[in-house]
Amino acid sequence: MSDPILQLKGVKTDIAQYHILHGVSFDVPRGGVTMLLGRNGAGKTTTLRTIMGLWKPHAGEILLDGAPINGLNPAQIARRGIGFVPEDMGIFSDLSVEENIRLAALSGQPVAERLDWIFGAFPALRTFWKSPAGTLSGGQKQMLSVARAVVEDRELYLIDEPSKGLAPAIVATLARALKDLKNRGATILMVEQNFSLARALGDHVAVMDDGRIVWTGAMAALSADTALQERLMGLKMEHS
Ligand SMILES: Nc1ncnc2c1ncn2[C@@H]1O[C@H](COP(=O)(O)OP(=O)(O)OP(=O)(O)O)[C@@H](O)[C@H]1O
Repeated sequence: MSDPILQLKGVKTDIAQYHILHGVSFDVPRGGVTMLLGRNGAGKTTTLRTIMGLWKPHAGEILLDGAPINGLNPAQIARRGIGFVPEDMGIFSDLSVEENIRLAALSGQPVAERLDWIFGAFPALRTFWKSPAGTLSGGQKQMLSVARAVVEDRELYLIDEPSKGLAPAIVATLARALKDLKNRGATILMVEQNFSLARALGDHVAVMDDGRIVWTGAMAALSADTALQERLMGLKMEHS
């Protein structure tokens, strides 16, 4: 694969006394969406948190644009150009939507064009601009979490299960926004258990099992091969 934006080489992460990642190696191609798939507990969230510097790997290397980022702290990694939408959304409930977004902008003031794009994708955030984030619905909180990551133009976004627990209409809104982000040239590495969403957005796939990568390839290849899906994940992709 030529010119990957991100490379993981033999990454091993322990959480307390537990060995969670046993040597994770894969490349994220520049441009498009790479889906990180696998059974519950396979290590997908731990992989995203390790890339972001929230867990420190005890072995291996993580390269962004060919330069090592393992060992940097999360703020330094964000400044290198990685945005993160965590599984728990990471928003400040007591602060307003506006304050949440301002805090996520490096200069404290979002670029007007970027804010217009966010309001176009998620009109509810304009409506509730002055409201405490804690009063938003679950779907609106997820929109705010995505908006916080995309308020800065970053070359890579890590997005952890954005559709979790959300109604289909909200998932469709998120899917449109993420597709638009991709069309603007961003690279996305995303964990997603909703296979119709994974298939609709994904270009490339890395499948994890028990703290290792067990398959990488094109989404089109995985999508066309139900036997492979069952072998890798014990699941059938939904056919919509
Ligand atoms: N803070 C923690 N303390 C102890 N064990 C943890 C912690 N976080 C994760 N683990 C364990 O690490 C393993 C991998 O978890 P991880 O959340 O990375 O998996 P996942 O593939 O994202 O799964 P899921 O889809 O269920 O979130 C699991 O066995 C989990 O129990």
